[in-house]
Amino acid sequence: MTNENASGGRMEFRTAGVIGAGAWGTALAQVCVRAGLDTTLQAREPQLVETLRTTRANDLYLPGVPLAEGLKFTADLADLGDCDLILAVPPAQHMRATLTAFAPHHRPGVPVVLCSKGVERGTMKLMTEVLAETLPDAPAAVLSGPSFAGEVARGLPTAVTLACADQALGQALLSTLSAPGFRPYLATDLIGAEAGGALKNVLAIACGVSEGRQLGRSAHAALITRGFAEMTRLAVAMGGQAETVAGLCGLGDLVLTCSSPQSRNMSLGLALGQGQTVEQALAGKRSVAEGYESAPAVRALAARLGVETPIAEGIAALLAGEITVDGLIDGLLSRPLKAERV
Ligand SMILES: NC(=O)c1ccc[n+]([C@@H]2O[C@H](COP(=O)([O-])OP(=O)(O)OC[C@H]3O[C@@H](n4cnc5c(N)ncnc54)[C@H](O)[C@@H]3O)[C@@H](O)[C@H]2O)c1
Ligand SMILES: O=P(O)(O)OC[C@H](O)CO
Repeated sequence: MTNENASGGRMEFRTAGVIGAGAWGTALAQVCVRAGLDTTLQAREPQLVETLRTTRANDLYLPGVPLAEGLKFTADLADLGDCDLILAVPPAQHMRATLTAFAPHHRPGVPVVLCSKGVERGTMKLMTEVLAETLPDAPAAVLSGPSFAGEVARGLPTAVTLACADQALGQALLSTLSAPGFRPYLATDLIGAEAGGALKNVLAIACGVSEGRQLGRSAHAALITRGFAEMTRLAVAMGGQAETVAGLCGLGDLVLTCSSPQSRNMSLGLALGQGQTVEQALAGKRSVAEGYESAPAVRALAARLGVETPIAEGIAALLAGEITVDGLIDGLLSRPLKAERV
């Protein structure tokens, strides 16, 4: 793909490197191939690379999906050093270490599209902040929205937000990453896009708890709506825009993740609502539930910014073993009555 930037310079993206061969990295690599990019998918597990090459399937993280012809695989981050474009897709808590390992191979100016959803524990930083600290010469974009990896990998349609502060680069990435069935919409607000993706995972755990306790469709809808108010408040306090979280990366993804047990986050909540402990619900899981990982950071961030996030706060307390499911439900239902506003 060739695009012109504001100063008339041409931006060409012919090759893409996808870091992280979990379910989403694999699905996005499929999208890149469909978009016409010469694509290499990097897996950190050498034995997985072998399987990917021989079976052309990712049986570890995305079983049952035949992988696109032409997609290449590697375990070595150095092999992505020549790529025109990088998509970073490790779990959020591993983003810093992953980008640090990639840094010696990154060419200044090569954009990095951040596709992970979470807040770094300890630092409370967003993935764009982690990128700025690890690859300061990388223009950043955020790709986020309602997108179950299995569906996207199979070519089922969806639309997502692609946020990039540089309009010309954003426009170029938009046309580069659009593919049949994969429709990105452009935004400039990276913070809003990241906040939406990180918060929806924690809120989906709450919807799962509600489902597991059979609290009904009304409770489900109320949770999504009040959860969206929390997401908006927090995003705005972080410097994002309410308009962004009303889009695919916020409301869109919240609705998806809260509505299907395909979601790892919602199914974690379901298990808790049905009486399992956190340890039981997570036992043996190879895949990441980002809401579990990010909940303490979201809680700390909201406290630091003085933002009320009772649902996210309650989920963080439940996951930390500070309250029970009954305590969570009672706590939310007995809050002082007040005017309805975001
Ligand atoms: N699965 C989806 O449908 C989906 C959709 C959109 C966004 N995402 C986001 O994509 C990100 C990755 O999720 P996923 O579903 O691809 O993962 P996954 O659960 O399918 O796989 C786990 C991944 O974690 C990696 N990993 C484990 N330990 C690691 C370490 N120490 N360092 C680096 N990587 C390590 C594994 O190699 C594997 O790639 C998450 O932030 C998730 O929220 C997922
Ligand atoms: O399975 P989850 O809960 O990680 O959700 C996957 C995607 O983020 C949905 O957009």
